[in-house]
Amino acid sequence: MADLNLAYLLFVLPLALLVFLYFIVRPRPVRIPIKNRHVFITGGSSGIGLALAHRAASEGARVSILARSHDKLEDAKHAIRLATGVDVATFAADVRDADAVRRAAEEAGPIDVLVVNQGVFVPEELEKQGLDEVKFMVDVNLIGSFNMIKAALPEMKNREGRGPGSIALMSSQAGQVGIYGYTAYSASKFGLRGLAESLQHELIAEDIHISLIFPPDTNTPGFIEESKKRPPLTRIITGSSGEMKAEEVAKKALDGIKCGSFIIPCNFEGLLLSIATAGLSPQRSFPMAFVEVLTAGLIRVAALCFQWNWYGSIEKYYAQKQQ
Ligand SMILES: NC(=O)C1=CN([C@@H]2O[C@H](COP(=O)(O)OP(=O)(O)OC[C@H]3O[C@@H](n4cnc5c(N)ncnc54)[C@H](OP(=O)(O)O)[C@@H]3O)[C@@H](O)[C@H]2O)C=CC1
Ligand SMILES: CCCCCCCCCCCCCCCC(=O)[C@@H](N)CO
Repeated sequence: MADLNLAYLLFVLPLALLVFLYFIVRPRPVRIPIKNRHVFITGGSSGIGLALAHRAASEGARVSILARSHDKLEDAKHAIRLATGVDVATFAADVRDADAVRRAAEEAGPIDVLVVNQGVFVPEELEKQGLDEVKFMVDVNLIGSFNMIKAALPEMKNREGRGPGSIALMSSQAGQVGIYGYTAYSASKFGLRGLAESLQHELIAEDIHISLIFPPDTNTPGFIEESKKRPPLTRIITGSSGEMKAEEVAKKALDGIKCGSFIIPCNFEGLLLSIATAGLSPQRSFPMAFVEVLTAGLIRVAALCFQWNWYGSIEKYYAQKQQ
């Protein structure tokens, strides 16, 4: 009798859960091809965006990149041509300028895979940070993403017979958990999640699939600049997640986009974070949904331990400052 109960608990119930999840996960799994398709990347002239452009070009996509600086775009174009033999199209525009972005999208032609990756980050305590800098981050990271998506959508919806489309947004692990020194940055990145979850409801009928990418600290020109200004506590807390190379993040991101994953973590800590913050987000993969359900309680305990550790660091830092 006890054996039967144990077998039930260990095998029958989990199997029933797995089968149940297989039938109910929505949206259904999808494959997004890259080869011979138009991949448009904002912030494609540097760091993660540039690494993504390289990778997409080497996988046979037609690639367009958009950023503000003409010179950086030209440098990126030459570097990609040298490495892959592929010529990418470049568009100089500021994502905060809705008209300029619309003109660029029109000129580029219908997009199959849009990667909204541009981003700026200036870490500082809110009390010290000027409102101009707060607005700068929200405008570029969040409003700029709205501008780009609105510009690309009309033609993306006209993709008749061209296969499933994708819109991928570059968030950050600081878009999954708030971190000391990132009030404005985290707010702009958390905002992308609301945008993405709602937009997936609105575009699923158009066969357009949304992805949200959550990188940890990544070695890029932008990150090197940021590191010079980071408050010590920002450095300590972000150190909870390992640093990555732009090429590694680009590989994770593109693989995730091709699988149509809604949430794309980039490292092991990122995987834990995405389970901890799964909430009401869509999940296409039933094995992943299974892991989320089974580990939810334990992961919450781990999350509370991280907060315990972070608040310990903050307490210690301020105690030392007082002396
Ligand atoms: N590096 C990191 O540690 C992490 C980065 N991220 C996110 O990844 C994304 C890329 O970061 P990263 O590669 O480090 O950044 P970089 O600073 O190296 O590159 C940023 C890119 O965005 C472009 N860009 C910046 N502002 C604008 C604008 N207003 N309009 C159009 N293009 C713009 C830049 O070109 P130009 O200046 O010429 O406009 C550049 O091509 C960002 O969204 C960032 O928040 C997420 C987690 C960690
Ligand atoms: C169960 C719980 C698991 C917990 C793991 C927690 C790890 C959190 C670390 C957060 C790191 C944030 C990096 C932000 C990078 C970024 O966006 C800036 N470099 C600006 O670009």
